[in-house]
Amino acid sequence: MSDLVWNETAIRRAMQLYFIMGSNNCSKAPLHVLNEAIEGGITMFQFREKGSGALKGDGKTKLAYQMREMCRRHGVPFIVNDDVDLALAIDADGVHVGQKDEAAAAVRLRIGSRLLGVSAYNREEAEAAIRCGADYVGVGPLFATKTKEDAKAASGLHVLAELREAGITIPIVGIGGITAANAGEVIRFGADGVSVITAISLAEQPAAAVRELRQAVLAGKS
Ligand SMILES: Cc1ncc(COP(=O)(O)OP(=O)(O)O)c(N)n1
Ligand SMILES: Cc1nc(C(=O)O)sc1CCOP(=O)(O)O
Ligand SMILES: [Mg+2]
Repeated sequence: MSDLVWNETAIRRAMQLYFIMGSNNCSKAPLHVLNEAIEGGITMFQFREKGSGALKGDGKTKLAYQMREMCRRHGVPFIVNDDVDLALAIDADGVHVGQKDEAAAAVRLRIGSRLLGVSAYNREEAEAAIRCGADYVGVGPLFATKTKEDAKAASGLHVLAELREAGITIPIVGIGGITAANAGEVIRFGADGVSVITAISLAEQPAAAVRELRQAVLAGKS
């Protein structure tokens, strides 16, 4: 079991630069890309092996395990997307589920004190996630994205401000079409951090891309 201890401060810190990736999101070797991203300073990682060309079965489990090992060696929290069985089998630090996945309340019961992230498109979904025991919500897509095949229409940043104005204080990470050019605004509108696939996974130099995103996040907080 990982020795990470979760309190709200630690969760907000981990949200700052949350990298999400599966083997089909990168053109170079996935373990190389993750290694570079860690070197650049990501604060959390989500293994999201889905969509066209994604690994299945033993191949998926093996890659997940290798990535979990790499993250653990560097103290980066490791989250599994959708697949609660896999998360438990490889002793992940947490699980992220969306509105069409296993119900968040059931996942909470299964994973105990591991981190639970839930996707929310609006205030109703965020409030329901909180009632189900979410530790953070992923809000998006804020901007247009080509990465998620069934993504909803981009909401724009105002949804973040609406959640905060409604008194929602849970850690929030923005998602969808986020780059170094808009990450600062995501923070200024109320998110604690940004979650990113393409801007890191397809970057020519992932470590440099991470540093640029972190600078933008820090600028958004100042
Ligand atoms: C941090 C974060 N936020 C949102 C999502 C999207 O989850 P979901 O809606 O279940 O879609 P898939 O990623 O499963 O296709 C996420 N994965 N991470
Ligand atoms: C996995 C995912 N979930 C989204 C949501 O809005 O719930 S958008 C998205 C894809 C994010 O990829 P990129 O950084 O390449 O746009
Ligand atoms: Mg999902």
